[in-house]
Amino acid sequence: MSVETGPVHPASAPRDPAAGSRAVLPADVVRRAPKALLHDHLDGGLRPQTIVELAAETGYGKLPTTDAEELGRWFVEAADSGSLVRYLETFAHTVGVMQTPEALARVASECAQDLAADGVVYAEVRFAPELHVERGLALTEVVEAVLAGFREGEAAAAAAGNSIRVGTLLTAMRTAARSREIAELVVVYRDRGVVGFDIAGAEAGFPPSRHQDAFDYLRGESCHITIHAGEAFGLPSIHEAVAFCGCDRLGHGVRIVDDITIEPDGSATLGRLARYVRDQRIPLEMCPTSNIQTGAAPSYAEHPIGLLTRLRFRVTVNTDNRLMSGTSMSREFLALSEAFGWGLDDMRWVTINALKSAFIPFDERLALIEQVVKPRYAALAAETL
Ligand SMILES: O=c1[nH]cnc2c1ncn2[C@H]1C[C@H](O)[C@@H](CO)O1
Ligand SMILES: [Zn+2]
Repeated sequence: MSVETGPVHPASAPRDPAAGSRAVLPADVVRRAPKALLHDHLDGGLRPQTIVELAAETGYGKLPTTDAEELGRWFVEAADSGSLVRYLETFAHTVGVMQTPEALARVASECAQDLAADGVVYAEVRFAPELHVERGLALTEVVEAVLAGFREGEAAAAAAGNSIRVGTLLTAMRTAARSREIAELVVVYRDRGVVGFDIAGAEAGFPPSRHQDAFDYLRGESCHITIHAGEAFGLPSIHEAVAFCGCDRLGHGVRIVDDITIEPDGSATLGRLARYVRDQRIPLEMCPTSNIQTGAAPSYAEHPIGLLTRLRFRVTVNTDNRLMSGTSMSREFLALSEAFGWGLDDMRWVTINALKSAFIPFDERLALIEQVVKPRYAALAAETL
C-alpha cells in the first residue's frame, strides 16, 4: 500500500523544547483567532448555573448538587470515566432540564453567545430532538425552540461585538429507532437553519447500517450527513459509515489510525480504508479532550490528531461537549499547541479545513474563509511578529 510521501505539515513534530521548537501560543491570541466548530452537542454545553436555574424552574429534582461550581466539576469528573457509555450517562441531567420550549431556547441562545465569546465565527451545533419530548413537546416544537434560541443568541453575540453563524444538525440516537423521523425533520427544516443529520450514542453493538433507511432517504434528498464513527468502536464502523451510509464527514473517526502502520523508518503505510478517507478528503471531526475522557486516546501528546495532521488527512478540531469536558475551542487548541507545537498557521489550516467541510452552501463557506478567517489571521500574524 502507499507509503507517505510529500511535504510534511508544520504540525507534524511533537513539541520538543530542547530542540528549540515553537513556543506555545498565548491564550489571548488563541481566543481572538477566528475558529470554526463542526462537532458540538447542545446538551453537552450548558452553563452549570443555567442547569441549576432550569432544574429549579422546571421541577427537575435529580441533580447531584445545586451548587453551580460543584456541579461543573461533577460533570467533568463523572465524564472522565474511560468509557463512552459511562460518559453518556451524565447527559441525563442536561437532557432532564431541557424539556420545555423556554429552556431549549435559553440553552441554544447561551450556546451561541458562549461560542462567539470564545472567538468561534462559525459553528454547527447538534442535538437529538427525540430526547426532549418527555413532557409532551412535539418534535417540531423542540426543533423550532432551538432554532429560535440560536437566532436570538446570534443577535446577542453580534450586539456584544462577536459575530457568529450557527447551523443546526439534528441527531438521531443510534440505540433507538426514530432515525427516519429525524431524517424527515432535517428535510422539513433545511431552509430554516438545519444543515444536516447525525447519529450519536453508544457505538459498540449499534452499527450505522442499523439506520440505513434514514441515510438512503437523506441521500435521495441531497442532504448532508455526518456519523459518529470510529470513537468507541473501530474500523468496521468507519467502513460502514463511509461505504454504505454515504457520510460527508466522520464524527471523531479517530480509530482510522488502526488502518495505518508506522514502519521502522518512521514512514506511514496506509491501508485501503485510511487511503480512501484521505483521498476523498473526508473530514474528521476530532475532539481530543473527549477522546481522552472516554479512553479513545491516552493523552494529548499521543492523540492520533498529531499523526493524521502530519499525513494531511482533512483534520478539524472540535469540542464535542464543553460541559462534560470542561473545554472550549480555545482550550482544545491550547492543548494541541502544548502537545505538538501548533502555531497560528496550524490553527488557520484547521479552521479553513473546517469551513471547507461545513454543510452551508459553498459561496457562504468561501465568504467566511476569504472575508473573515484569512484577514483576521493575517492581522494576528502581523501583530505577533
Ligand atoms: O462523543 C459522543 N459520542 C456518542 N454520542 C455522544 C457523544 N457526545 C454526546 N453524545 C450523545 C449524548 C447526547 O445526549 C446526544 C445528542 O446530543 O449525543
Ligand atoms: Zn459527539
